[in-house]
Amino acid sequence: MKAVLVAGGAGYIGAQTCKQLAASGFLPVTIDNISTGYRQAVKWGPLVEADIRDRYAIAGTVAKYDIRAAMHFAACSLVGESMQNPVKYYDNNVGAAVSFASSLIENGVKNLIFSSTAAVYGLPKTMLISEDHPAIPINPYGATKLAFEQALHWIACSSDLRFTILRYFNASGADLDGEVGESHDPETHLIPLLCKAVIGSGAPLSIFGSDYPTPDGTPIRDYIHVVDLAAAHVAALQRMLSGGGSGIFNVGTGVGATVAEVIRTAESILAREIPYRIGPRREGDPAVLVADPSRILHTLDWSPRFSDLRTIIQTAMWWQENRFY
Ligand SMILES: NC(=O)c1ccc[n+]([C@@H]2O[C@H](COP(=O)([O-])OP(=O)(O)OC[C@H]3O[C@@H](n4cnc5c(N)ncnc54)[C@H](O)[C@@H]3O)[C@@H](O)[C@H]2O)c1
Ligand SMILES: O=c1ccn([C@@H]2O[C@H](COP(=O)(O)OP(=O)(O)O[C@H]3O[C@H](CO)[C@@H](O)[C@H](O)[C@H]3O)[C@@H](O)[C@H]2O)c(=O)[nH]1
Repeated sequence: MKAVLVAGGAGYIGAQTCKQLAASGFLPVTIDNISTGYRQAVKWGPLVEADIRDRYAIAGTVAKYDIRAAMHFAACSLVGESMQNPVKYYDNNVGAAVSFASSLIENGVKNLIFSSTAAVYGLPKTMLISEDHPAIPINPYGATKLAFEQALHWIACSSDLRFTILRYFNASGADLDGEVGESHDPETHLIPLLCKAVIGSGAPLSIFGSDYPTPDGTPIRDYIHVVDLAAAHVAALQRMLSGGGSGIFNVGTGVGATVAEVIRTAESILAREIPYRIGPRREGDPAVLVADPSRILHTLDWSPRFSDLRTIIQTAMWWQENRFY
């Protein structure tokens, strides 16, 4: 069985990807310092509880499991926190990530899949954002993700490391069998906050601004189900293991929904009104972020299957009602 090192495999997207790696015949070996992840989420392979800066842990793990490829989910990813504490973001998302890449190279791992984000684009100039859109981030989170993308480019020029950069749009939803889901603390994402507000385990929902230049005044996002996102990683891995070169891919659907549409869909699923209030805009939120997914659709054996808003909200709601961690 081919083993894959999954940095951040105890987190929301990493754990879901471990599940799909195992279903596709790989052994996911998680390395995670459990700073924002959960030991209970590591169910489909071993957990090496260590920081990605730990060169000894990586060397030992690569040798023990004969690792040929790695995925790098381990990062700090709160936009607001990054504005308050950019040093933390440069330290973990760039410093630790570069150390991780160099450990991989030292130990002969030649394939790396990296979790990047639509936040690298900053304020979009076009309705649909392709990978060639200028990358001018407007917060330290996006800037640090872009910095590591650029580091990967130069590191690959001087080594035999190949990389796939996946720029996710809005990861959302939960495992279809209810085994893993989103349990961030603090939670800042719209859909889990909406679910918590409905269940009564969180504060009432606040819409961050209704005066955007969109049809109903609320921001538009491209919501991609976490199961589809995980499948994109497996497809990218299969392409790399069959000799595919380095590349950058948006992971989104190409279809946007406003915040008000998300709330209306949840209301129709639950057959009741969801109370909310209109608050001020959140600093750093663009009006519209929607992927042009042409490249991934044409290059990888992948297309979104579960990213309709109903499936996203239904699975997220089930998870928030029954979550195991
Ligand atoms: N959630 C989203 O909507 C979204 C969108 C775009 C990109 N991303 C990126 O996807 C990745 C995964 O996001 P997530 O929502 O699953 O986050 P998460 O916080 O749930 O998971 C991150 C995991 O990495 C671990 N980790 C962090 N720093 C580490 C370190 N130095 N050493 C070892 N382990 C470390 C954490 O303990 C956690 O288990 C991140 O890189 C994030 O920036 C997420
Ligand atoms: O309580 C809330 C929370 C969010 N929103 C709005 O809902 C939308 C979605 O917000 P959120 O779920 O926080 O995601 P984003 O801020 O769009 O960011 C996510 O999606 C981006 C890609 O599109 C990634 O770069 C980020 O890492 C990821 O957190 C935005 O318009 C927010 O203004 C609200 O109105 N109220």
